Amino acid sequence: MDEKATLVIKNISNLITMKGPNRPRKKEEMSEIGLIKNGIISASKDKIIYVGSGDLPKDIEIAQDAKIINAQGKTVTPGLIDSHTHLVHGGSREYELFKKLEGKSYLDILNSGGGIHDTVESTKKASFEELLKKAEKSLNRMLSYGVTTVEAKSGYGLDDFDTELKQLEVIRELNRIHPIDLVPTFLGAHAVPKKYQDNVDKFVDILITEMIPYVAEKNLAKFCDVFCEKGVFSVDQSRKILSAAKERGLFLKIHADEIEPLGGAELAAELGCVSADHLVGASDEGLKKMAQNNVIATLLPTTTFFLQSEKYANARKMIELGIPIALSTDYNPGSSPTENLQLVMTFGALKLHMNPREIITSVTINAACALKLEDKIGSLEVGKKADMAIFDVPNIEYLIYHFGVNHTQTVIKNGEVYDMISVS
Ligand SMILES: O=C(O)CC1=NCN=C1
Ligand SMILES: [Zn+2]
Repeated sequence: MDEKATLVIKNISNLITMKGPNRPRKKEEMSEIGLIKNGIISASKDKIIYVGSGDLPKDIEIAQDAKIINAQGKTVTPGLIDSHTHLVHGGSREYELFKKLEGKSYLDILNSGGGIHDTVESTKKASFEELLKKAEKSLNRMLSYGVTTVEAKSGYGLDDFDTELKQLEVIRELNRIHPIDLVPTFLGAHAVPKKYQDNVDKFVDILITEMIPYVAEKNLAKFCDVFCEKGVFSVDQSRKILSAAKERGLFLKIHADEIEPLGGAELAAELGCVSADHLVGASDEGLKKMAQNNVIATLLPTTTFFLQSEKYANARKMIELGIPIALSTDYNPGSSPTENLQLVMTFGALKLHMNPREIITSVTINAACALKLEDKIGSLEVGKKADMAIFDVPNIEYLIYHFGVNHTQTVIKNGEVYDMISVS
Protein backbone atom coordinates (compact mmCIF):
# COMPACT_ATOMS: atom_id res chain seq x y z
CA MET A 1 0.00 0.00 0.00
CA ASP A 2 1.60 3.31 -1.02
CA GLU A 3 -0.10 5.69 1.46
CA LYS A 4 1.67 5.75 4.84
CA ALA A 5 -0.49 5.67 7.96
CA THR A 6 -0.35 9.09 9.66
CA LEU A 7 -2.89 8.12 12.34
CA VAL A 8 -3.61 4.77 14.04
CA ILE A 9 -6.30 4.28 16.69
CA LYS A 10 -5.96 0.81 18.21
CA ASN A 11 -7.39 -1.46 20.93
CA ILE A 12 -10.77 0.24 20.42
CA SER A 13 -13.17 -1.52 22.78
CA ASN A 14 -16.18 -0.45 20.64
CA LEU A 15 -15.52 0.71 17.09
CA ILE A 16 -18.82 1.86 15.54
CA THR A 17 -18.17 1.86 11.79
CA MET A 18 -21.74 2.43 10.47
CA LYS A 19 -20.49 0.23 7.58
CA GLY A 20 -23.26 -0.23 5.01
CA PRO A 21 -25.00 1.29 2.01
CA ASN A 22 -24.31 4.97 1.28
CA ARG A 23 -27.98 5.89 1.46
CA PRO A 24 -30.44 6.76 4.22
CA ARG A 25 -30.86 3.77 6.56
CA LYS A 26 -34.47 2.87 7.40
CA LYS A 27 -36.43 0.39 9.57
CA GLU A 28 -34.15 -2.40 10.91
CA GLU A 29 -31.18 -1.00 8.96
CA MET A 30 -31.17 1.86 11.46
CA SER A 31 -30.07 -0.67 14.10
CA GLU A 32 -27.14 -2.05 12.08
CA ILE A 33 -24.12 -0.02 13.24
CA GLY A 34 -21.16 -2.15 12.07
CA LEU A 35 -19.76 -2.68 15.58
CA ILE A 36 -16.21 -4.09 15.78
CA LYS A 37 -14.88 -5.14 19.21
CA ASN A 38 -11.13 -4.56 19.76
CA GLY A 39 -11.12 -2.46 16.62
CA ILE A 40 -8.33 -0.65 14.82
CA ILE A 41 -8.61 2.18 12.32
CA SER A 42 -5.97 4.02 10.35
CA ALA A 43 -5.83 7.17 8.24
CA SER A 44 -3.37 8.61 5.77
CA LYS A 45 -3.72 12.38 6.11
CA ASP A 46 -7.46 13.15 5.74
CA LYS A 47 -8.65 9.77 4.42
CA ILE A 48 -9.38 6.43 6.11
CA ILE A 49 -7.10 3.67 4.75
CA TYR A 50 -7.91 0.73 7.03
CA VAL A 51 -10.71 -0.44 9.34
CA GLY A 52 -10.56 -3.78 11.12
CA SER A 53 -9.73 -5.56 14.38
CA GLY A 54 -6.48 -6.54 16.08
CA ASP A 55 -3.33 -5.29 14.31
CA LEU A 56 -2.72 -3.35 11.10
CA PRO A 57 -1.86 -5.49 8.04
CA LYS A 58 1.89 -5.75 7.45
CA ASP A 59 1.67 -3.90 4.12
CA ILE A 60 0.59 -0.67 5.80
CA GLU A 61 3.69 1.41 6.58
CA ILE A 62 3.40 3.75 9.54
CA ALA A 63 4.88 7.23 9.02
CA GLN A 64 7.66 8.33 11.38
CA ASP A 65 5.52 11.12 12.86
CA ALA A 66 2.27 9.12 12.89
CA LYS A 67 -0.11 9.68 15.82
CA ILE A 68 -0.86 6.43 17.66
CA ILE A 69 -3.86 6.46 20.02
CA ASN A 70 -4.75 3.63 22.40
CA ALA A 71 -8.56 3.54 22.76
CA GLN A 72 -8.77 0.72 25.29
CA GLY A 73 -12.12 1.05 27.16
CA LYS A 74 -13.32 3.76 24.76
CA THR A 75 -15.95 4.00 22.02
CA VAL A 76 -15.08 5.39 18.56
CA THR A 77 -17.79 6.61 16.16
CA PRO A 78 -17.83 8.50 12.88
CA GLY A 79 -17.61 12.25 13.54
CA LEU A 80 -21.10 13.38 14.61
CA ILE A 81 -23.11 15.49 12.15
CA ASP A 82 -25.46 18.31 13.24
CA SER A 83 -27.66 18.68 10.14
CA HIS A 84 -30.05 21.50 11.22
CA THR A 85 -28.71 24.65 12.92
CA HIS A 86 -29.28 28.42 12.91
CA LEU A 87 -25.63 28.83 13.89
CA VAL A 88 -24.99 32.39 12.64
CA HIS A 89 -27.06 34.95 14.51
CA GLY A 90 -26.72 38.08 16.60
CA GLY A 91 -27.97 38.60 20.11
CA SER A 92 -29.92 36.19 22.32
CA ARG A 93 -33.50 35.75 23.56
CA GLU A 94 -33.18 34.60 27.18
CA TYR A 95 -35.96 37.04 28.20
CA GLU A 96 -38.31 35.09 25.87
CA LEU A 97 -37.95 31.96 27.99
CA PHE A 98 -39.58 33.70 30.94
CA LYS A 99 -42.39 35.07 28.74
CA LYS A 100 -43.08 31.47 27.69
CA LEU A 101 -43.06 30.43 31.37
CA GLU A 102 -45.79 33.05 31.87
CA GLY A 103 -47.81 31.23 29.18
CA LYS A 104 -46.99 33.10 25.96
CA SER A 105 -46.51 30.69 23.02
CA TYR A 106 -43.65 30.77 20.51
CA LEU A 107 -46.06 31.89 17.76
CA ASP A 108 -47.69 34.55 20.04
CA ILE A 109 -44.25 36.09 20.59
CA LEU A 110 -43.35 35.86 16.87
CA ASN A 111 -46.68 37.32 15.71
CA SER A 112 -46.40 40.21 18.18
CA GLY A 113 -43.13 41.25 16.52
CA GLY A 114 -40.69 39.45 18.80
CA GLY A 115 -38.94 36.11 18.41
CA ILE A 116 -37.22 35.76 15.06
CA HIS A 117 -37.79 39.50 14.42
CA ASP A 118 -35.71 40.34 17.49
CA THR A 119 -32.86 38.18 16.21
CA VAL A 120 -33.23 39.80 12.79
CA GLU A 121 -32.61 43.21 14.43
CA SER A 122 -29.60 41.93 16.39
CA THR A 123 -28.12 40.18 13.35
CA LYS A 124 -28.59 43.31 11.22
CA LYS A 125 -26.78 45.43 13.83
CA ALA A 126 -23.94 42.92 14.39
CA SER A 127 -20.79 43.34 12.30
CA PHE A 128 -19.41 40.53 10.13
CA GLU A 129 -16.62 40.07 12.71
CA GLU A 130 -19.05 39.91 15.65
CA LEU A 131 -21.18 37.26 13.90
CA LEU A 132 -18.04 35.33 12.97
CA LYS A 133 -16.64 35.35 16.52
CA LYS A 134 -19.97 34.36 18.08
CA ALA A 135 -20.49 31.49 15.62
CA GLU A 136 -16.85 30.38 15.97
CA LYS A 137 -17.36 30.00 19.73
CA SER A 138 -20.37 27.75 19.10
CA LEU A 139 -18.46 25.74 16.50
CA ASN A 140 -15.65 25.16 19.04
CA ARG A 141 -18.30 23.89 21.48
CA MET A 142 -19.80 21.64 18.80
CA LEU A 143 -16.34 20.23 17.98
CA SER A 144 -15.88 19.50 21.69
CA TYR A 145 -19.07 17.41 21.56
CA GLY A 146 -17.60 15.26 18.78
CA VAL A 147 -19.31 17.09 15.90
CA THR A 148 -17.28 17.36 12.68
CA THR A 149 -19.86 18.61 10.13
CA VAL A 150 -22.60 21.23 10.69
CA GLU A 151 -25.40 22.61 8.54
CA ALA A 152 -25.87 26.36 9.04
CA LYS A 153 -28.83 28.44 7.84
CA SER A 154 -29.30 32.09 7.02
CA GLY A 155 -32.76 33.44 7.94
CA TYR A 156 -32.13 36.44 10.17
CA GLY A 157 -32.09 39.02 7.36
CA LEU A 158 -35.44 38.18 5.69
CA ASP A 159 -36.15 41.09 3.27
CA ASP A 160 -32.89 42.76 4.29
CA PHE A 161 -30.95 40.80 1.68
CA ASP A 162 -27.59 42.30 2.75
CA THR A 163 -28.03 40.68 6.17
CA GLU A 164 -29.02 37.32 4.61
CA LEU A 165 -25.86 37.55 2.49
CA LYS A 166 -23.78 38.60 5.51
CA GLN A 167 -24.83 35.39 7.27
CA LEU A 168 -24.00 33.24 4.23
CA GLU A 169 -20.61 34.97 3.85
CA VAL A 170 -19.86 34.33 7.56
CA ILE A 171 -20.62 30.65 6.97
CA ARG A 172 -18.29 30.66 3.94
CA GLU A 173 -15.49 32.30 6.02
CA LEU A 174 -16.00 29.82 8.88
CA ASN A 175 -15.65 27.01 6.34
CA ARG A 176 -12.28 28.49 5.44
CA ILE A 177 -10.90 29.03 8.96
CA HIS A 178 -12.53 26.39 11.20
CA PRO A 179 -11.82 22.62 11.21
CA ILE A 180 -15.56 21.79 11.17
CA ASP A 181 -17.04 21.52 7.65
CA LEU A 182 -20.16 23.68 7.25
CA VAL A 183 -23.02 23.21 4.78
CA PRO A 184 -24.90 26.48 3.99
CA THR A 185 -28.69 26.74 3.67
CA PHE A 186 -30.61 29.80 2.45
CA LEU A 187 -33.60 30.43 4.77
CA GLY A 188 -34.74 33.88 3.63
CA ALA A 189 -38.29 32.52 4.12
CA HIS A 190 -37.80 32.19 7.89
CA ALA A 191 -40.52 34.69 8.85
CA VAL A 192 -42.70 37.29 7.11
CA PRO A 193 -40.89 40.66 7.35
CA LYS A 194 -42.85 43.30 9.27
CA LYS A 195 -43.30 45.52 6.22
CA TYR A 196 -44.82 42.66 4.19
CA GLN A 197 -47.24 41.42 6.87
CA ASP A 198 -50.14 42.68 4.71
CA ASN A 199 -48.62 41.59 1.44
CA VAL A 200 -46.82 38.28 2.00
CA ASP A 201 -47.01 37.33 -1.67
CA LYS A 202 -44.97 40.42 -2.56
CA PHE A 203 -42.15 39.13 -0.33
CA VAL A 204 -42.55 35.65 -1.83
CA ASP A 205 -42.03 37.22 -5.27
CA ILE A 206 -38.87 39.02 -4.11
CA LEU A 207 -37.51 35.71 -2.76
CA ILE A 208 -38.31 33.94 -6.03
CA THR A 209 -37.24 36.57 -8.54
CA GLU A 210 -34.31 38.21 -6.75
CA MET A 211 -32.84 36.45 -3.70
CA ILE A 212 -32.92 32.77 -4.67
CA PRO A 213 -31.50 33.36 -8.19
CA TYR A 214 -28.65 35.44 -6.69
CA VAL A 215 -27.83 32.91 -3.93
CA ALA A 216 -27.87 30.07 -6.47
CA GLU A 217 -25.79 31.91 -9.07
CA LYS A 218 -23.12 32.87 -6.47
CA ASN A 219 -23.16 29.33 -5.09
CA LEU A 220 -23.74 30.73 -1.58
CA ALA A 221 -25.99 27.87 -0.44
CA LYS A 222 -26.43 24.15 -1.08
CA PHE A 223 -29.99 24.00 0.28
CA CYS A 224 -33.05 26.25 0.40
CA ASP A 225 -35.35 25.95 3.44
CA VAL A 226 -38.66 27.56 4.43
CA PHE A 227 -40.60 27.89 7.70
CA CYS A 228 -43.92 26.37 6.57
CA GLU A 229 -46.10 27.11 9.59
CA LYS A 230 -49.45 28.67 10.58
CA GLY A 231 -49.02 32.43 10.53
CA VAL A 232 -45.65 32.20 8.73
CA PHE A 233 -45.56 30.76 5.17
CA SER A 234 -48.54 28.76 3.90
CA VAL A 235 -48.19 25.49 2.01
CA ASP A 236 -48.85 27.29 -1.29
CA GLN A 237 -46.30 30.02 -0.58
CA SER A 238 -43.77 27.40 0.57
CA ARG A 239 -44.39 25.42 -2.64
CA LYS A 240 -43.66 28.50 -4.79
CA ILE A 241 -40.47 29.33 -2.86
CA LEU A 242 -39.06 25.78 -2.82
CA SER A 243 -40.04 25.12 -6.46
CA ALA A 244 -38.11 28.23 -7.52
CA ALA A 245 -35.10 27.05 -5.53
CA LYS A 246 -35.30 23.58 -7.06
CA GLU A 247 -35.35 25.10 -10.55
CA ARG A 248 -32.12 26.96 -9.67
CA GLY A 249 -30.41 23.71 -8.62
CA LEU A 250 -30.65 24.07 -4.85
CA PHE A 251 -31.55 21.02 -2.76
CA LEU A 252 -34.60 21.42 -0.53
CA LYS A 253 -35.33 21.28 3.20
CA ILE A 254 -38.47 22.40 5.00
CA HIS A 255 -39.41 23.33 8.59
CA ALA A 256 -42.59 21.23 8.46
CA ASP A 257 -45.50 20.88 10.89
CA GLU A 258 -43.31 22.10 13.79
CA ILE A 259 -46.29 23.43 15.74
CA GLU A 260 -49.47 23.06 13.64
CA PRO A 261 -50.30 20.21 11.18
CA LEU A 262 -50.28 22.43 8.08
CA GLY A 263 -49.32 19.84 5.46
CA GLY A 264 -45.57 20.49 5.33
CA ALA A 265 -44.83 16.75 5.30
CA GLU A 266 -47.07 16.29 2.24
CA LEU A 267 -45.34 19.20 0.50
CA ALA A 268 -41.91 17.73 1.30
CA ALA A 269 -42.92 14.50 -0.43
CA GLU A 270 -44.45 16.36 -3.39
CA LEU A 271 -41.30 18.42 -4.03
CA GLY A 272 -38.75 15.73 -3.16
CA CYS A 273 -37.22 17.60 -0.23
CA VAL A 274 -34.04 15.93 1.04
CA SER A 275 -35.41 16.34 4.55
CA ALA A 276 -38.50 17.56 6.34
CA ASP A 277 -37.64 18.86 9.78
CA HIS A 278 -39.56 18.99 13.13
CA LEU A 279 -42.73 17.04 12.05
CA VAL A 280 -44.26 17.14 15.55
CA GLY A 281 -47.72 17.74 14.02
CA ALA A 282 -47.24 15.78 10.80
CA SER A 283 -50.31 13.86 9.57
CA ASP A 284 -50.27 10.09 9.00
CA GLU A 285 -50.97 10.80 5.32
CA GLY A 286 -48.00 13.16 5.15
CA LEU A 287 -45.69 10.63 6.81
CA LYS A 288 -46.80 7.89 4.42
CA LYS A 289 -46.03 10.15 1.46
CA MET A 290 -42.61 10.98 2.94
CA ALA A 291 -41.84 7.27 3.23
CA GLN A 292 -42.91 6.67 -0.39
CA ASN A 293 -40.64 9.51 -1.55
CA ASN A 294 -37.60 8.74 0.64
CA VAL A 295 -37.73 12.05 2.49
CA ILE A 296 -35.55 12.03 5.61
CA ALA A 297 -37.24 13.13 8.86
CA THR A 298 -34.86 15.38 10.80
CA LEU A 299 -36.18 15.40 14.37
CA LEU A 300 -35.35 18.13 16.88
CA PRO A 301 -36.43 16.95 20.34
CA THR A 302 -34.65 19.66 22.38
CA THR A 303 -36.81 22.21 20.52
CA THR A 304 -39.97 20.40 21.63
CA PHE A 305 -38.56 20.28 25.18
CA PHE A 306 -37.60 23.97 25.19
CA LEU A 307 -41.03 24.99 23.81
CA GLN A 308 -42.42 23.13 26.87
CA SER A 309 -44.54 20.89 24.67
CA GLU A 310 -45.43 17.39 25.84
CA LYS A 311 -46.03 16.26 22.24
CA TYR A 312 -42.89 14.92 20.54
CA ALA A 313 -42.51 13.78 16.93
CA ASN A 314 -43.68 10.18 16.53
CA ALA A 315 -40.30 8.64 15.67
CA ARG A 316 -41.44 5.07 16.26
CA LYS A 317 -44.27 5.45 13.72
CA MET A 318 -41.87 7.07 11.24
CA ILE A 319 -39.36 4.22 11.60
CA GLU A 320 -42.18 1.69 11.22
CA LEU A 321 -43.31 3.43 8.01
CA GLY A 322 -39.76 3.27 6.63
CA ILE A 323 -38.84 6.95 7.01
CA PRO A 324 -35.09 7.45 7.66
CA ILE A 325 -34.51 9.52 10.82
CA ALA A 326 -31.80 12.10 11.49
CA LEU A 327 -31.43 13.93 14.83
CA SER A 328 -30.11 17.47 15.28
CA THR A 329 -29.87 20.31 17.83
CA ASP A 330 -31.81 22.96 15.82
CA TYR A 331 -29.33 25.27 17.59
CA ASN A 332 -30.97 28.75 17.55
CA PRO A 333 -31.53 31.60 20.05
CA GLY A 334 -35.30 31.14 20.27
CA SER A 335 -36.45 27.54 20.44
CA SER A 336 -33.31 25.45 21.03
CA PRO A 337 -30.39 27.42 22.46
CA THR A 338 -28.03 24.44 22.82
CA GLU A 339 -25.10 23.11 20.78
CA ASN A 340 -25.15 19.82 22.72
CA LEU A 341 -25.83 17.04 20.18
CA GLN A 342 -24.99 14.44 22.87
CA LEU A 343 -27.97 15.76 24.89
CA VAL A 344 -30.17 15.47 21.78
CA MET A 345 -29.15 11.78 21.62
CA THR A 346 -30.45 11.31 25.18
CA PHE A 347 -33.73 12.98 24.18
CA GLY A 348 -33.83 10.59 21.21
CA ALA A 349 -34.00 7.78 23.73
CA LEU A 350 -36.18 9.25 26.48
CA LYS A 351 -38.63 11.28 24.38
CA LEU A 352 -38.55 9.68 20.91
CA HIS A 353 -38.16 6.10 22.22
CA MET A 354 -35.37 5.30 19.77
CA ASN A 355 -32.85 2.55 20.61
CA PRO A 356 -29.13 3.42 21.00
CA ARG A 357 -28.22 2.04 17.57
CA GLU A 358 -30.97 4.02 15.81
CA ILE A 359 -29.75 7.12 17.65
CA ILE A 360 -26.14 6.68 16.50
CA THR A 361 -27.37 6.12 12.91
CA SER A 362 -29.37 9.36 13.18
CA VAL A 363 -26.36 11.55 14.01
CA THR A 364 -23.99 9.85 11.56
CA ILE A 365 -24.90 8.27 8.18
CA ASN A 366 -28.53 9.49 8.09
CA ALA A 367 -27.46 13.03 9.02
CA ALA A 368 -24.80 12.79 6.28
CA CYS A 369 -27.58 11.84 3.83
CA ALA A 370 -29.64 14.83 5.03
CA LEU A 371 -26.72 16.98 3.80
CA LYS A 372 -26.13 14.89 0.63
CA LEU A 373 -22.62 14.05 1.93
CA GLU A 374 -23.04 10.28 2.36
CA ASP A 375 -20.23 9.55 -0.12
CA LYS A 376 -17.71 11.42 2.04
CA ILE A 377 -18.78 11.14 5.72
CA GLY A 378 -21.21 9.40 8.07
CA SER A 379 -19.40 6.04 8.30
CA LEU A 380 -15.85 4.81 8.94
CA GLU A 381 -14.96 3.05 5.69
CA VAL A 382 -11.86 3.07 3.48
CA GLY A 383 -11.77 6.18 1.28
CA LYS A 384 -14.09 8.29 3.44
CA LYS A 385 -12.97 11.35 5.43
CA ALA A 386 -11.00 10.64 8.61
CA ASP A 387 -13.69 12.30 10.76
CA MET A 388 -14.03 10.46 14.08
CA ALA A 389 -14.93 10.94 17.72
CA ILE A 390 -13.35 9.03 20.60
CA PHE A 391 -15.75 8.97 23.56
CA ASP A 392 -14.54 8.12 27.06
CA VAL A 393 -17.39 5.65 27.53
CA PRO A 394 -17.48 1.81 27.59
CA ASN A 395 -20.29 1.63 25.00
CA ILE A 396 -22.85 3.75 23.12
CA GLU A 397 -25.57 2.96 25.66
CA TYR A 398 -23.46 4.72 28.32
CA LEU A 399 -22.92 7.73 26.01
CA ILE A 400 -26.73 8.22 25.88
CA TYR A 401 -27.54 7.20 29.47
CA HIS A 402 -25.05 9.44 31.36
CA PHE A 403 -26.58 12.68 30.12
CA GLY A 404 -25.98 16.41 30.18
CA VAL A 405 -22.19 16.02 30.31
CA ASN A 406 -19.56 15.90 27.58
CA HIS A 407 -18.04 12.45 27.01
CA THR A 408 -15.68 13.45 24.21
CA GLN A 409 -12.01 12.56 24.74
CA THR A 410 -10.63 13.27 21.25
CA VAL A 411 -12.01 14.46 17.94
CA ILE A 412 -10.35 13.62 14.63
CA LYS A 413 -11.28 16.00 11.82
CA ASN A 414 -9.84 15.43 8.33
CA GLY A 415 -7.19 13.28 10.05
CA GLU A 416 -6.16 16.10 12.45
CA VAL A 417 -6.28 15.23 16.18
CA TYR A 418 -8.08 17.56 18.65
CA ASP A 419 -7.70 16.45 22.26
CA MET A 420 -10.58 17.42 24.55
CA ILE A 421 -10.77 17.26 28.34
CA SER A 422 -13.40 14.70 29.16
CA VAL A 423 -14.59 13.36 32.48
CA SER A 424 -16.80 10.32 32.05
O1 LIG B 1 -36.86 31.11 16.54
C1 LIG B 1 -35.82 31.02 15.90
O2 LIG B 1 -34.92 31.89 15.90
C2 LIG B 1 -35.53 29.77 15.07
C3 LIG B 1 -36.75 29.02 14.66
N1 LIG B 1 -37.25 29.04 13.47
C4 LIG B 1 -38.40 28.20 13.38
N2 LIG B 1 -38.52 27.69 14.67
C5 LIG B 1 -37.54 28.17 15.44
ZN1 LIG C 1 -34.86 25.34 12.65
